[in-house]
Amino acid sequence: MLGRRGKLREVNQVPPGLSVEHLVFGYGRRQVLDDVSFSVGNGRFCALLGPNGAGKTTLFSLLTGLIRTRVGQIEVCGVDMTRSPRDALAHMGIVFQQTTLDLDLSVRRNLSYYAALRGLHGRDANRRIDVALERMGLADRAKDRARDLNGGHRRRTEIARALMHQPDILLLDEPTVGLDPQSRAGITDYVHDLCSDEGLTVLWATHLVDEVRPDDDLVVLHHGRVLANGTAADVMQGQPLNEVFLTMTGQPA
Ligand SMILES: Nc1ncnc2c1ncn2[C@@H]1O[C@H](COP(=O)(O)OP(=O)(O)OP(=O)(O)O)[C@@H](O)[C@H]1O
Repeated sequence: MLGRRGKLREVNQVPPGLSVEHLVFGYGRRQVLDDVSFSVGNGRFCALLGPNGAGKTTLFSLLTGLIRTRVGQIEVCGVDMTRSPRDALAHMGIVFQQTTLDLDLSVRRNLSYYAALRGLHGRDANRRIDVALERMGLADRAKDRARDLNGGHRRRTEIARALMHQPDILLLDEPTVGLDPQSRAGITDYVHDLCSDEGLTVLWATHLVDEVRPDDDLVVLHHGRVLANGTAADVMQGQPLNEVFLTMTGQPA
């Protein structure tokens, strides 16, 4: 009994992949995030859904330490982002909205430079690159220049790169922007599979409701405020998500 209780306590104490509490941020006097709070449980896919200008990218910039605020708290796997940004970032893989590949380098070279930045070298780095490329179905494109890949494959390369240091949580800021429907569906499916099959925690920013599944967690952000937070099914209450979103925000998705 004792052991059992001890184990239960231990399980309950595991911090969530991401916890955001009472975050406030403005550019000058213009407030862009207003008391934003939510958390993403370990191994969960959380969609951060908001129309243009909702504050998604600003929130990502705070989560990834590109900008700071004095109001509110961010914890990544229990590590405080303000006090220990390096440790917090070590838990994170990040795919930014704008592509950050060097288009003149090969796919493999893009990954190996990133590996070096993460302190990975030699055989270990090569093994991780092979695994990451295989996982993303890019093994046969390793020698191609990033410039010669289509948009979907460039995104796959960025996701492969973001996963190389085996993060606990993957953050993606509108990763399907500019992709055709097939590539969009492929990447959305793939990242959902990473959650269900490998227990990765995901925060996926989007303004497209068809990327959200009923079992996902959902945070609806509008004008910097959280309008809804729960499983997508709970938020939808049996209605189509595009109608719910339109009612909440006054904007089609
Ligand atoms: N550097 C900046 N200086 C001033 N205002 C900014 C800056 N960056 C963003 N904003 C404003 O902050 C608000 C939120 O922008 P943000 O880019 O975070 O939203 P978003 O949800 O990511 O939008 P999108 O889907 O269009 O990328 C917008 O009104 C935007 O104009």
